[in-house]
Amino acid sequence: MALPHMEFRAFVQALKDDGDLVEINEECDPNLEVSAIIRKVVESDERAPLFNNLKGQNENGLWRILGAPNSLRSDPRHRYGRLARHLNLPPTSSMKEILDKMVSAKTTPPIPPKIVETGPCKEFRLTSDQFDLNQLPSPTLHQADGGKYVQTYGMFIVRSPDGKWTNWSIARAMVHDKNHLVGLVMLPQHIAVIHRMWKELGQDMPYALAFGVPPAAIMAASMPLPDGLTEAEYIGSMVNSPLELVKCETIDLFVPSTSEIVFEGTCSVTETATEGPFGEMHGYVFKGDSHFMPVYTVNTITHRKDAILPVCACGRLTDETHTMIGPLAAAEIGYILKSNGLPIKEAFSPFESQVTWVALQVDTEKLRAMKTSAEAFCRQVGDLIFRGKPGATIHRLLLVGDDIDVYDFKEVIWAFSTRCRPVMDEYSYEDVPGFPLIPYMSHGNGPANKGGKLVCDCLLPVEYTTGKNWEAADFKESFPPELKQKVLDRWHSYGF
Ligand SMILES: Cc1cc2c3c(c1C)C(C)(C)C[C@H]1C[C@@H](C)[C@]4(C(=O)NC(=O)N=C4N2C[C@H](O)[C@H](O)[C@H](O)COP(=O)(O)O)N31
Ligand SMILES: [K+]
Repeated sequence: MALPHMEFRAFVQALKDDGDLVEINEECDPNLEVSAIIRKVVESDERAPLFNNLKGQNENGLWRILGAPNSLRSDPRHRYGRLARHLNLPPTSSMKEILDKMVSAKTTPPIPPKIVETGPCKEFRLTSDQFDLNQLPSPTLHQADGGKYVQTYGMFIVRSPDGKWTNWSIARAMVHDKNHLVGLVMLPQHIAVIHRMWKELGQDMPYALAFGVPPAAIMAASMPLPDGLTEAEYIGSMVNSPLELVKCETIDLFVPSTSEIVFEGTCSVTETATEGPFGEMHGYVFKGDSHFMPVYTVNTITHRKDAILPVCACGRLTDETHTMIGPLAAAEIGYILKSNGLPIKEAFSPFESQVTWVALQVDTEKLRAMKTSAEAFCRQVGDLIFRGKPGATIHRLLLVGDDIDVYDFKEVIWAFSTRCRPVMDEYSYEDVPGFPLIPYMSHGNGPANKGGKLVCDCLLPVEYTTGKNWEAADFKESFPPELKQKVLDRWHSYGF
């Protein structure tokens, strides 16, 4: 068996070996029961549920469901263990180590994928008369959802008409009828950019939707990597070995050969259908909140025996939309700022902000050497991020000093609450694209797709000029080292 980051089934085995899997063999109903269990799991950082026995499974075991594929573990020493297993990192890895791994391939040459003749994803093949997406165990994830969101953790594979750019990404999609999906295709996402290219040609866009892909691939699929970059090559470089891809049956696209399930077909550039409402990443489902979105025809399904469908039952904290979308955007944002010479050390998206914020740790010594003003610096950061795609889902950028650990929300919110004077230290952006999925955008007082963004300066004026002129009134900073050591050494003999 391959390594966990290179084959989904090996990944599931790794979770089992880590004691991070609960196999449920009693029959469960994909209509709400499965997602109710997943919701309870992700709201308590419980072990990932593998549903082996689902109503609607066909004679070849199509499909089982793995819930919470990339959510959190309750043991703080392994908090990000599931993410680490996606990247073949030790389960004790920190979020910094995980995100550093995700940007590591920025500076290494791409490794193109290797095309293989066949693979496990080809074990069974169903043509459109041989399956009904409403009969298969497509899950209903929230009772107010507009349909069965079968696609929450699969990977869309689409390619520009000139064949130069193959994009891998996650975008939601629900069952429309026995052989069709309807899914969210929204700019500035690359799937929408490429969909437009086909629309201009007047041709439906060929797509593949691969479920249960190599975990390293799904991480890159969820990351706002640069326009024109082919994720397959990026991941090859990141894992330092070519991904193995196999040709689709009916279209000229390639999918990871060990994928659990592959849907193949075309996404219409003319036909739309109502999509949504959907219990989304910010924790809400608004009744009647549906829009017209493109229809995907599913011509063919190929799959492994007893194939596993990974499912993200998203909503309130903490699921894959929080552990992946925000942090991976933060990694890209940090990289962009650093590569533009700005003195940024770390970037993270706090879960407690429902991943609508990115906190940026500033190297204030380098900042002082810039002899810049707060306004100029904040505008520089805001212009680079809010006018670009990687910042699309982020509505607040918080600039914090060297003493603040951006991976620790207690630190971030202390700096934000005490060093950022409301209004005066905040720089607004109303003329940039907004993220409509945030409730205050789509169901708020202003335009859903424009503005509502801030750069919040959580650096005190002295940090721009002469440097930190305070001590934190805490154990760490307000006592001499030898006294602290004495207290620590005698802690138990005091009686604690
Ligand atoms: C990890 C994850 C990422 C998601 C989504 C989900 C999960 C689990 C689910 C399906 C559960 C919920 C929705 C939430 C919704 C945002 C959306 C989506 O429906 N449409 C969209 O445009 N982007 C989504 N992303 C983010 C997207 O994958 C990243 O932005 C990535 O960079 C895109 O790749 P390109 O940069 O190459 O364009 N979905
Ligand atoms: K991507």
